[in-house]
Amino acid sequence: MQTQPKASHFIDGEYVEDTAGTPIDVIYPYTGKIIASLHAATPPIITQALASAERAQRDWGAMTGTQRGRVLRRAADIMRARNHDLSVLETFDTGKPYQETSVADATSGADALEYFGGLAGAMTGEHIPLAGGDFVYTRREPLGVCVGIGAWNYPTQIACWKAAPALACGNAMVFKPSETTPLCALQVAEILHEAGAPPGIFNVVQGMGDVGASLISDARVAKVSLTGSVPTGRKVYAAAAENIRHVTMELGGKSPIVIFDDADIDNAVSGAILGNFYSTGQVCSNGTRVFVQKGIKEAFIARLGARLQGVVMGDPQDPTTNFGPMVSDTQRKIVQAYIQKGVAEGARLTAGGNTPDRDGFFIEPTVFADVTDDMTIAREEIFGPVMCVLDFETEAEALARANATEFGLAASVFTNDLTRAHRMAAGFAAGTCYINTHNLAPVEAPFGGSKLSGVGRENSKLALNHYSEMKGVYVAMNDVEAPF
Ligand SMILES: NC(=O)c1ccc[n+]([C@@H]2O[C@H](COP(=O)([O-])OP(=O)(O)OC[C@H]3O[C@@H](n4cnc5c(N)ncnc54)[C@H](O)[C@@H]3O)[C@@H](O)[C@H]2O)c1
Ligand SMILES: O=CCc1c[nH]cn1
Repeated sequence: MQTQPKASHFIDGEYVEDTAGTPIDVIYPYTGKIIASLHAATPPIITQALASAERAQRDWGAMTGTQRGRVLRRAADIMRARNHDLSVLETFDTGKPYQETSVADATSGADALEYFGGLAGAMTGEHIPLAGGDFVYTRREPLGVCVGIGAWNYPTQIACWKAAPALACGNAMVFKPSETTPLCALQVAEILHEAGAPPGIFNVVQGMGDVGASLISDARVAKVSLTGSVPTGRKVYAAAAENIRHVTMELGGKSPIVIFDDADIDNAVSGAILGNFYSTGQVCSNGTRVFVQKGIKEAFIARLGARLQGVVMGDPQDPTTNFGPMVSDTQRKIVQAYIQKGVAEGARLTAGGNTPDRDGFFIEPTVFADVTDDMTIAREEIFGPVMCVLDFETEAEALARANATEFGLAASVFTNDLTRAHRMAAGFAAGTCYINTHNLAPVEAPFGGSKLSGVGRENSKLALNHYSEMKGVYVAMNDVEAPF
């Protein structure tokens, strides 16, 4: 496959290059080799992208929701028809196995385009009757130019989860992918353009944090939606506050999975595998603190160990591979340091922990048992394939310890006790909760975090509130009464 794009940026319906920008090499995590070379956006590129978005938004925002929705639904169809090629590219961009990318990345992007395309024509205001026949009506209006900034773990999904609701509401978006995975968002832009989105409605510019920072501080920008780490979230939120801009923050996590002794243990093990090793552990909502009720702890660890025999680590483009390399050597080094810390702080390594002696940024799926709440690996987001198993005795204890974190992205409970399941879900201090599963993110359901994990929600009808604002129009049906 040709992995070198025609140019670095996509602006106003076409590829644009400015070789004066800082070079960005795209590394295939399986080989460590360069597969594409791009350039970060220069100030003229950033200006061009924002000016084009501002121009395009005026007409796009004036179209009916039904007209906009038609474009998004066409884009969804194109994305599904190209799923194979998009998945191969996503695998080159991220190193995630094709077995995953072919079912969870472009497909999830297409779901978002289809879902918000369907909702676009159904967005309405309200009629509010008042005394004396006066009334107020409300208009749901777009915000204007929105900036989307992406992380590297789900490049296609992140671009679509932001673009679809933004465009459905009548906004334009300038999207900056992560510098680590810059390829897939360009395909999203091409597809939207091909589906009939007017030039400028979805522009992609490449670059590092400084490009993101320049975009946010521009006076033309009405909103920023970031997917990234908490430290970046703090900076982006502060920059947006300077001009009182709207924000959505999809940030990091250290989510709990709580497994009671009455749970179906095989389902619980599957949930813990999904919540720790899918995408080589590089999922924001991962349940990396696995609280297992004392009586079943050793049985759980033994079952987990047996299931880890099914790991097929290898060429991520091979459809039989189910565990790929990490996205970069930098990320792998971060994870290795956490593994060393886990050992040093006294956690019991029951699986993995090693770096295979082979090309690519591989690291073994790793399980620590006997982890305590105060250990570094139980407190900090690792963002790699490292599971911490902790034990507990009572429901109250499990809930209190699950919530004792500054993060609040996701949480799940495994139990066959119906009332306990709902009590736990109500008690979790997290934005996205699960009963007897973990990590699913269908477009119909809200996704997002509490506490340091974020602000706002992506997906579901709620996302529309974050890309539009309601205008109230008071209509007087009587003479105006004035005091003099
Ligand atoms: N909550 C979610 O939905 C979600 C989803 C995926 C990933 N994440 C989080 O993302 C993190 C991993 O991704 P990452 O390493 O790419 O995150 P990161 O914070 O390093 O970078 C995210 C993006 O922000 C940009 N950026 C960096 N500094 C900036 C600045 N000052 N102004 C504007 N933009 C700036 C980067 O270039 C990149 O595009 C993890 O913490 C993970 O939990 C969250
Ligand atoms: O990485 C975070 C978003 C997500 C969760 N599950 C699938 N995608």
